[in-house]
Amino acid sequence: MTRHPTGFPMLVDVAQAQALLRAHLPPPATETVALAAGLGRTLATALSARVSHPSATESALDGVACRAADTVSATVSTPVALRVVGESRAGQPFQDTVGAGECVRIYTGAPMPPGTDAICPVEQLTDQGPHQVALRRPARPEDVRHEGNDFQAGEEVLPGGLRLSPARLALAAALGHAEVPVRRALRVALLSTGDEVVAPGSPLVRGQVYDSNSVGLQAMLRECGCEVQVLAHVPDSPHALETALAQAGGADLLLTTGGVSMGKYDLLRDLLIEQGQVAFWKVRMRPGGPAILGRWQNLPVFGLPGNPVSSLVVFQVIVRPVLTGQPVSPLRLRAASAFRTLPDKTAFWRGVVEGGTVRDYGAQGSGRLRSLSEANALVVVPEGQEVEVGDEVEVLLL
Ligand SMILES: Nc1nc2c(c(=O)[nH]1)N[C@H]1C(S)=C(S)[C@@H](COP(=O)(O)OP(=O)(O)OC[C@H]3O[C@@H](n4cnc5c(N)ncnc54)[C@H](O)[C@@H]3O)O[C@H]1N2
Ligand code: MOO
Repeated sequence: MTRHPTGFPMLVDVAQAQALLRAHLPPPATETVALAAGLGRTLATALSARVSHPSATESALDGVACRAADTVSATVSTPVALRVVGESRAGQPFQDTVGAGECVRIYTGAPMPPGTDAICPVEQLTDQGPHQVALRRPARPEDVRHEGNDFQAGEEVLPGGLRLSPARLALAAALGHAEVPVRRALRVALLSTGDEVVAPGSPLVRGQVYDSNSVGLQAMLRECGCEVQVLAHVPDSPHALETALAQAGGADLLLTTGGVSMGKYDLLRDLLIEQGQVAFWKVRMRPGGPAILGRWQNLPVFGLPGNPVSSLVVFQVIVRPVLTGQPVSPLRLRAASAFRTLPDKTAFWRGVVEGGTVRDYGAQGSGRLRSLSEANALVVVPEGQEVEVGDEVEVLLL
């Protein structure tokens, strides 16, 4: 890390950039939402089971419940006959005790009747009239699901801090919760800048570009569980930029794209350096090196580079882990090709994971947006580290 002549940090690394962004966001607050609204949110506190699952010892198969000891000799040529004394259905259990030589017809999820300890599935039974069945193999205790074998009432099952996926929401429901405590959604305002940037759907003249960054970033913010306020696009005008910043006043964070690099018209950079405060400018990464973090009055502003790949990669690598509280969790895979080394930057090269290895996607220009669709991973090559074919590399799946 070095310092700008005016004193703020420059050329920070990815971890420093994350830490500085974290320090500029409000401390996490909690709210309670219905399960249906929990997708993608971060669980604020651990959830314990209010009931056991299964709530009773039950059958895993459709068949008969009986005593295993009565059926050990059962084979296709010497079936064992049992007297059928009743039926246990899910929601309507058989209440009496089942005795030696007896069985109860039972269905998946129905409670095991008292006295029984094993199941023989319907495929292995021959009906011998309404009150007798013959078993062609022994009944098995393994086909009984014991009360609480998934989780027991009182057990802490979902730790705080987890991101709520569909499976975790289903688990929360099974634990007996209709609502979940989640971190309050961060309110993020989103602003794209640049004279040449036009809204999708409008006519495009040579030299202009459709505003793809806003679309990709808005979707990524929603995936992070944020409330997104999309501000009207601003041209390269200091006055328009200041007006837009004022509109984002109530947000926890303003995310911008464009205008942060070395050009004369990179106005966000000028505004933060000259009239705001800067927490850092430039990250030792590629793509995405020119990213900037600062404050405009009380509003934290994260300036993503305008290049489409750079903005989405910086979001993925720096912003997403901070907004969600979930660290990036790289895979380790063998390289099926060499990857370029940068002496003073960590590279996040687009790669293709296939057959358990990862290879270089090829065209790594920061304007090649299609690469982010055709590649399926970012390969992390730390500063100065050589990567040859067969070496292990860290891979972030896209
Ligand atoms: N002399 C130097 N030039 C540049 C440097 C440098 O270090 N020295 N850094 C380069 C790098 S790296 C990047 S990344 C870009 C970042 O530039 P800015 O953040 O200032 O972005 P702009 O100049 O406004 O735009 C760059 C590029 O991206 C297109 N763009 C902008 N906004 C959008 C949008 N919303 N949707 C789609 N595409 C967008 C824009 O048209 C430009 O082509 O700077 C390099 N230059
Ligand atoms: O970071 Mo720029 O992102 O290399 O094009």
